[in-house]
Amino acid sequence: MNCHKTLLDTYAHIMSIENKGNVADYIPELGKVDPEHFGVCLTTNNGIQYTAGDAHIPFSIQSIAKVLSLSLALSLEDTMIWQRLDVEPSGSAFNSLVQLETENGIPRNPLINAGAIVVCDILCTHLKDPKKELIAYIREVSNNEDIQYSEIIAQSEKSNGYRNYALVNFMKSFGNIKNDVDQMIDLYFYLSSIEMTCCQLSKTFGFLANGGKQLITNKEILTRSQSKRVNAIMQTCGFYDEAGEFAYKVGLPGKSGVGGGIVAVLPNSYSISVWSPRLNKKGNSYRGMEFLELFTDTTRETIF
Ligand SMILES: NC(=O)CC[C@H](N)C(=O)O
Repeated sequence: MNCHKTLLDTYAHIMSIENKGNVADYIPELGKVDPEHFGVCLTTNNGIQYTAGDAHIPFSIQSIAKVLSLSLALSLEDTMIWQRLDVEPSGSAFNSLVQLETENGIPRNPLINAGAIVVCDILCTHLKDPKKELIAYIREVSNNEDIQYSEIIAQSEKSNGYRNYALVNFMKSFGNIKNDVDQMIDLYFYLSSIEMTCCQLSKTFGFLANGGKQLITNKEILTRSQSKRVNAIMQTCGFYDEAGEFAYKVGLPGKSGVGGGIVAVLPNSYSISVWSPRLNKKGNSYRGMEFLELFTDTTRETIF
């Protein structure tokens, strides 16, 4: 199978069909992005990259960054983090409050907003300068000193982040937030505002296709066992109430963000990212899902 040709053919086909859905505008700055951007990059485990379209334009990776904050928390506390978080799919929207009440402020998993906020709280307990140390970690995982936050997007989300403030205060009432609410929610907004291109994103996630080791350098980002677990969480929880649909259609562990990005990995083979800002009703990239479904159907390589 010629991987680059399949990628280009799939891209051309998805380009030729109607682009459905809407750009996320509950974060006003995100609503300003051109909805027709469409980029793809596949990075093989030996570091070769195949691209199509807008693969070199930076975009807001939003919830995709939750996988990186989770990785850092696992490196710091390993399985201790599971005292404050679960690993079950939520079956509800990424910003839902409903389960928290009956489940005593313990989020279902680290990839919904409530769970990622608890992860940020864990990081605030360990890090002296959380924002600085978190971006330093992400640059280290990416092997790229150019990775940036967007101050404008972080501020835009902060001034409209009523639900996330509700989530953090609700969990604080159950004793599952240890740090100052304002300080730690700030870290969450900064985490969400990280920007990467498709090429940077797929290269960054290469460690999850490579048993926890960074591509090329072989530096250990996570142990093999931790990497297996993060992939399992992406598989079951990476797309919120559409995690089943993504597993059914695409058959790879992955993670989406409301900026329109999706990253997915085929363990021992490659990591792929797609960016297209129009989102379906569940908050996942419409073209991203369509692209990956057709791509894995054509290559016939999935984990199933
Ligand atoms: N699904 C997402 O990408 C959501 C992230 C966004 N920063 C929020 O908290 O609402």
